Amino acid sequence: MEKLSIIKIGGNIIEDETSLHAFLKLFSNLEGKKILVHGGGKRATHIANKLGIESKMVNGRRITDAETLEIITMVYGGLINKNMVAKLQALQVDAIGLTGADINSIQSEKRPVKEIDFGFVGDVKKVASNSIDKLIKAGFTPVFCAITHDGKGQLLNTNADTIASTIAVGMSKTYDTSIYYCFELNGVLRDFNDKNSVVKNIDTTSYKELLDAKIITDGMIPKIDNCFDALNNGVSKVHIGNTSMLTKENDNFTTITL
Ligand SMILES: Nc1ncnc2c1ncn2[C@@H]1O[C@H](COP(=O)(O)OP(=O)(O)O)[C@@H](O)[C@H]1O
Ligand SMILES: CC(=O)N[C@@H](CCC(=O)OP(=O)(O)O)C(=O)O
Repeated sequence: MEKLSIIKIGGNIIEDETSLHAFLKLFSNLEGKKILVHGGGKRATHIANKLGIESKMVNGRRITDAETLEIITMVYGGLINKNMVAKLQALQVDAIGLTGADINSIQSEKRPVKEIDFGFVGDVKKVASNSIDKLIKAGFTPVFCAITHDGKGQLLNTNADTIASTIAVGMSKTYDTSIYYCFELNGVLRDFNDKNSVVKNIDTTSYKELLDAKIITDGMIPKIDNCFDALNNGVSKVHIGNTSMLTKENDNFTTITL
């Protein structure tokens, strides 16, 4: 099977102009077929603050009321996505920016209200892998933001890590698919004060141990849960680390295995 790399970048890289440029350069040099998925939660919170709108996160997910949905649509689908596409075009990558509504690529359903009402947050139901593959085969590089739709005209906010893993699962029927979750740290750290204490391999058993020891906390929990979902559903490899893991020189990052 031909290889496909899915790279996700988090909000802290997007916020730092130098890191973002360095990442996009690495991405542009990456050989083979590739898809970029970006977050941007930090920028959305910042712009919401400026507009006097409070941001509420529960279990790492944004409570998305109608006003917040407007902000995230502008910030993820517009500001961040279009700037990223322009920067990639400048690096000779023929990028095309997409939400899940574009070419009906990612359909989701509004998260049912249980103890918490997340508002306009979508859980992914269907990835149109054939349509995404048409873009790739035509020579375009898809750049996805953290927005999906319900097929009935409603946009929904979906975590970018989940977008990356569900696209990867969809594409793994056709490609030997790897996911690279890039963030500001070198990988999953054993000791938060030592930036080089990277846990090189995490499987289901060691994950439980790291959770029990409270070494893995906060946003890292849903991220690793997404990794296991992907590996259980056909994705070949999942890595978490700094953007330099996209180069052959760096082997200090975390690999997740079952
Ligand atoms: N053991 C750990 N090693 C590294 N990061 C961790 C660990 N435990 C918790 N984290 C947190 O997970 C965050 C990364 O997840 P997330 O908030 O989803 O970031 P992003 O969306 O930017 O990738 C880190 O910024 C860090 O605060
Ligand atoms: C539902 C939900 O929580 N969506 C996320 C989407 C953005 C995101 O995932 O951004 P990072 O990768 O930068 O964290 C949010 O609005 O924060």
